[in-house]
Amino acid sequence: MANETNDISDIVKKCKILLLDIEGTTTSISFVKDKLFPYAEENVKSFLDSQWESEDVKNVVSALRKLALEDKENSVDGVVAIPGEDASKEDQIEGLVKSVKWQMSADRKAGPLKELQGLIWKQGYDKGDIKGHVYDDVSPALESWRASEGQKVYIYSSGSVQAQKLLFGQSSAGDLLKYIDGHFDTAVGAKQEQASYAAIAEKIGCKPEEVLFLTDIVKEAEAARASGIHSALVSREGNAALPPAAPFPVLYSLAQLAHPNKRKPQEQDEQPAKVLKTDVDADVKTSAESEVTPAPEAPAAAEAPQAEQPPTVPEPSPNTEAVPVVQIKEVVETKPAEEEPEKMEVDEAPAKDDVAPPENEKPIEKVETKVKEVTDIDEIATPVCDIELIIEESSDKTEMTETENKETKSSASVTEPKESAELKNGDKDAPIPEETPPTTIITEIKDITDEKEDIAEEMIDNVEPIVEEPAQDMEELQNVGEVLEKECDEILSKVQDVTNLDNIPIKPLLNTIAEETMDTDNMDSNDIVEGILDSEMEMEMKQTAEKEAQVAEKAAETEKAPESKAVTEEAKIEDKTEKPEVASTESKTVPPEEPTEKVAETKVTEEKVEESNVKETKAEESKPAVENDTKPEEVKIATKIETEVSSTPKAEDSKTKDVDTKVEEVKSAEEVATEEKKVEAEKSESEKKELAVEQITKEAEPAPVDTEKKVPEEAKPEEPKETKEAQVNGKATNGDAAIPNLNGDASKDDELSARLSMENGKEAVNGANGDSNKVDQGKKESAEVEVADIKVKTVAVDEPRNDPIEQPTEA
Ligand SMILES: CSCCC(=O)C(=O)COP(=O)(O)O
Ligand SMILES: [Mg+2]
Repeated sequence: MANETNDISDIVKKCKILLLDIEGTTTSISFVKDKLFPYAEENVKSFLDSQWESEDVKNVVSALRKLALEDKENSVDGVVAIPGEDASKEDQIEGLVKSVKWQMSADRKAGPLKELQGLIWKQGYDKGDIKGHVYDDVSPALESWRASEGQKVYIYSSGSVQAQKLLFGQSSAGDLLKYIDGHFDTAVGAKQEQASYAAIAEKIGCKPEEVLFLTDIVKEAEAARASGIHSALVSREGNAALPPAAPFPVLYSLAQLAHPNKRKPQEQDEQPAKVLKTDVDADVKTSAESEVTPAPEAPAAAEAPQAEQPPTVPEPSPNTEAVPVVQIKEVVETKPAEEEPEKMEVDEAPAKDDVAPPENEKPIEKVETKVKEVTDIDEIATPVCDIELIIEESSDKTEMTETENKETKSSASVTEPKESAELKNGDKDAPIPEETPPTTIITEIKDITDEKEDIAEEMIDNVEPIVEEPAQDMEELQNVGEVLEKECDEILSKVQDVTNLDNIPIKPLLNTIAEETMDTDNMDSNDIVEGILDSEMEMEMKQTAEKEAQVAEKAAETEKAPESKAVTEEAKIEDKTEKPEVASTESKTVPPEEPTEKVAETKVTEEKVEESNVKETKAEESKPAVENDTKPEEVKIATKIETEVSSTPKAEDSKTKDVDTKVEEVKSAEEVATEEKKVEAEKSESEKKELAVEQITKEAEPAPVDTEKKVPEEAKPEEPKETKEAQVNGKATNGDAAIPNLNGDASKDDELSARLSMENGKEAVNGANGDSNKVDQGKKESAEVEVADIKVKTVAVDEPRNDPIEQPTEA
C-alpha cells in the first residue's frame, strides 16, 4: 500500500511519476485568487461579447447553460439561471456573467467554468497581462525529476488543461512545459474522487504506487492514496493550514523531492553526514535559488506553530539518505522573497504572501533537526575556560559565515550545478566548480555559531558576578570607612565632653578639692571621698532613725513633761522653729559615741535652750539668754572669724566664692535630704542664729586687738585659702557649737579650720575630716560635721549670704 511511510525520500525512491497540483502546490493561491479569478470576472462580459460567435464560446456557453440547469434540478443554493439560446445575446451574456461570478465566488471547480476562465485568461496571457506564477523550487524540481531516467511529470488541476498550459508555458520561471509530460483536469474526474487518480494512472500507463501526487488539499491526497497513489502535502505560505495529524509527508519545497539515487557516490563517500546535504543540494540544483534567497525570509522553523504542522515529515535518520530532506528544504525555503520581483512582472498587484511560505506551517522537525546537528557537532562540552575562545571563534565564525554566505551567494549564482545551469541557461559549457561551498553548510555553521554565542553568553552571565565583586568590595570598604569616620567623630565628641567641666564626674572633683583642702597627707583623697559618700549614706539612714526616735522621744517627754519644763519648752521651741531641732531632741538619746551632724548642730540650740532654761526663760526669752550665756570661747572664735574675714584679701574672695560654690554644689545634694526640714525651720533658726551672731558680734567688738592677735596664731595664712574661707563661712553660723563634737586631739584652730572647711563642700569636709590628725575620729564624725556645717551654710545661703560675714565686717 502507498504511503506506508512518511519518509518522503523513501517514497521518492519508489515513484517515477510526479503528479502535481497547481494552486497551492506549484503556484500560489493568491495568484489564482487575486490575479486569475479577478481577471476572469472583469473580462467575462467583454470576452463573451467579443467572442460570442466563436466556437469555443458557443461550446462553453452551452456547457454553462447545461450546468445551470443541472444545478437548478439539484436545487443548488444560489444557482443562477442562464437564459436559453432563444434569449437575446445581451440577456444570455448577462445571465452568463451572473452565473460565472456566482460560481467563482463559490470557487466551484466546474469544468465549464474553468473552460471559460481559461479562454478569458488566454487573452490575458496573450496580451501579456498575465504570467503564470510558480514557486522558484518548481522548475529545479521538475528538471531534477525529469533528469532521472523514466521519471515523468504530470499536472492534475481543476484548472482547465488550457489554463494549465498557459500558466506553465508562460510562467514566472519561464516555459516549464518542457518538464511536463501531460495534463489532467476535471474532465478525468474530480480531484477528491479516488477514481480520478486511478484513471490518471491508467491513462499514464503506470501503476498507482509508481505515482507521487503532491497537493495542498488533504482530501485530494486521501483520494489519491485511496487509489494506491503516494501522496504528500505541500505547505506554502498562504495555503490553508494543514491538520496537525495528517498522515502525509509535508513538503515545504519541491526541492525535498531530490532523488537520493542521484547523489554522486564519490561525494557521498567522501563527505560526512552533514556534508552529504551539500551533495543533495547540488544535485537538486538548489544553489541557484538559495543564492539569492534573503535570509530574513528564510522560513524559521521556530516560528511555525506546532499545532499547524502535521507530523508527517519523518525525523531524518542518521544515515546519509535521511538527512537531505530537511536540509534541502531549509535551503530552498529561503527562496520565496526572491520571487517578489519576478512576481511583480506578472502580478500587477501581488500579494505579499503569495510566495513566502506560511510561517505558521514551518515544520517542527526542522527545529529538532537543527538542534540535533548543532549538538552533535559542538559536542557542547565546552569548558568555562574557553569562553573567550569560543566567543572569538563564534564571532569569527559569524563573520566568516556572513562573508562566506555572501560570497557563496554571489559565487553560487555563477557556479550552480551543471545540470541546473544547463537547464536554466541552456549553456552546457558553463563552468561548474566542484568545490563550491554549499549553502547548507553555511546555514549550519551559522546555527552552530549562534548556539555557541548563546552558550558563551550564558557563561559570561555566570562570570559577571566575579567581575562585580570588586565593586561590591569597594562599596563595603566605603561603608566601613564611613562607619569608622562616624565612630571617630563620636569618640572626639566624647573626648570633648570629657574636657567639658560640666561633665566632670563629681568624684574626681571631690578628690581634687579634697587634696587641696587636706591639711595632712595622712589620708588618701580617694579614701576621703569614699568616706564622704559612706557618710552620706549613713546620714540618710540616721536621719530616718532620728525621725523615728524623735517620735518616740516626744512621747516620752510628754510623759516627763512635769519633770522637765525646760525640755518641754525646748520641744516647743523646736517644734515651732525648725524640724532639725526635732533631731536635736533625738540627739539627746543618741549616744555620744555616735554623734551625728544634726546632733552637733542641735547641741548649739540645745545648749542655748538649756541655758535659757536655767534662767527659766521661755523660748522668746532664750535669745537674750543665748547672747548672755555665750561662752568666752565662742566669742573668741567669732571674733577670730570676723578678723579673718576682715583680713582676708580680696583676692581670696573669689576663691571663697568658688569654694562656696563647690560647697553649694555638695550642699544641694545634701539639701535634698534635709530640704523639707530646713525650709520649715529656716526662719526660726535664722532668727536665732542672727541673734546669736549679733550677740557674739557685740561681745567681740570691744576686743579687736585680741582678735588680731589671735588671727596670726590660730588662723595663719599658711592654711589653704579655702580653709580660711570655709572657716569664715562655717564660723559665721556654726560657731563653736561643733567644736565640742570634734575630737580634742586637734587644736581648736585646727578644728575650726576643719569645720569651716566642711562648709565648702565634701572635699572641705573631707579635708577637715582628714581631720587631719584625727583619723580615729572616723568618717562618721566627719560626715556629721559636714552635714551640720552644710545645714548652717544653708541658713547662710538662704539668708543674704553676706550677712554673717558682712555684718561683723561692717560692724
Ligand atoms: C490552472 S491555473 C488556475 C487554477 C484553478 O483555476 C484552480 O481552480 C486551481 O485548482 P487546483 O486544482 O489547481 O488547486
Ligand atoms: Mg490546489
